[in-house]
Amino acid sequence: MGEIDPAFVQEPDHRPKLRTIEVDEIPVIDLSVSEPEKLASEIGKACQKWGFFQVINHGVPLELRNRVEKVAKAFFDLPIEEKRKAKRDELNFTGYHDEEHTKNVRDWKEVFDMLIHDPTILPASPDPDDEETTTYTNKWPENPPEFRETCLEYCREVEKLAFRLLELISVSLGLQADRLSDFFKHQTGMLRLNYYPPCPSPELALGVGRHRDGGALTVLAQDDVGGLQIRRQSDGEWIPIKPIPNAYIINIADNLQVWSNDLYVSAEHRVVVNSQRERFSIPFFFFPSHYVTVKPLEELVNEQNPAKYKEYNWGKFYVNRTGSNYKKLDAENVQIDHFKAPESE
Ligand SMILES: O=C(O)CCC(=O)C(=O)O
Ligand SMILES: [Fe+2]
Repeated sequence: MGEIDPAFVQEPDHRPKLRTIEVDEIPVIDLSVSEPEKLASEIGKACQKWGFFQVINHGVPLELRNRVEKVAKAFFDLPIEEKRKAKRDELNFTGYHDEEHTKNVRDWKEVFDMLIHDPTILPASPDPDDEETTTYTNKWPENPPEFRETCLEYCREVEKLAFRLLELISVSLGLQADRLSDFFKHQTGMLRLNYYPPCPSPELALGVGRHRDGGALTVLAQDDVGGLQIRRQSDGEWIPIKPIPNAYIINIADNLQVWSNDLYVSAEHRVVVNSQRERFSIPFFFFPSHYVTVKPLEELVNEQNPAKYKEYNWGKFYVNRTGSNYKKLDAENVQIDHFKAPESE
């Protein structure tokens, strides 16, 4: 120890085992397959067993992905004082940030966050009785000059993929393809650029500590370095997700776990860093409109299978989370477990 700031040091139980073998276990699904039922069935199985899968032939142009990766690298290569000109602040959570905490331990990473829809409306506070909203707009860096246009073009393309996946997931649950689409009329999602610099003590710190994603689903581009690990449901082992060139990693997030009444899992995951190579990843977080009430879908609950969650408001959940990710707090931040129905605990 002693090489890195203690704020980054994980408790012994959560430190990564470094030499894990790469196993190619989560399903890889080819989206160019034309029968929607076959696709939906493969996706459904993956969502139940893993909560994660990779997609290939997904329709997002490779040339655009390469361009967005290039502007991300150019931005993070800038001197720190340049990057901090676009820093997030108390009033606006978009922009550059290098002090994120997951479960109160600092993450070994820098990020740049942007809203997929500009402006985005969110509740002004997590207080359930406060009906005020706040309108957020994106903060942009001056350099590289093509940053803004490239990121926005990329958001539009990945958004199409996210809506298509949402439809396939609905079908996989035995519902109409558009059953979940209305929840996203004023979606509140975010595109994040992650930069994980080499870390002198990768056995002590994590790029992102263990967590579940809070929204509906995540569409993640990772580079060829590797480091993302998911917790296997069957035995709790941390499984590395193998980088596949030009694939996207899709993960079910908390809202879908609740909508599906625990049929689909929002799996815990984390990012391991290394001492040699920097790593980049780009998650697209697909979130519903702020006013959406999240609860198990009526079609999926009955007497034998009662609702396992009480309803909650997405916007309040989100602003509560966002406020807690950026500083060290005394308490755990909000989790869907807090909305478990008493009889299912
Ligand atoms: O960098 C990655 O591979 C995943 C990052 C992640 O889980 C997140 O930003 O929520
Ligand atoms: Fe995540």
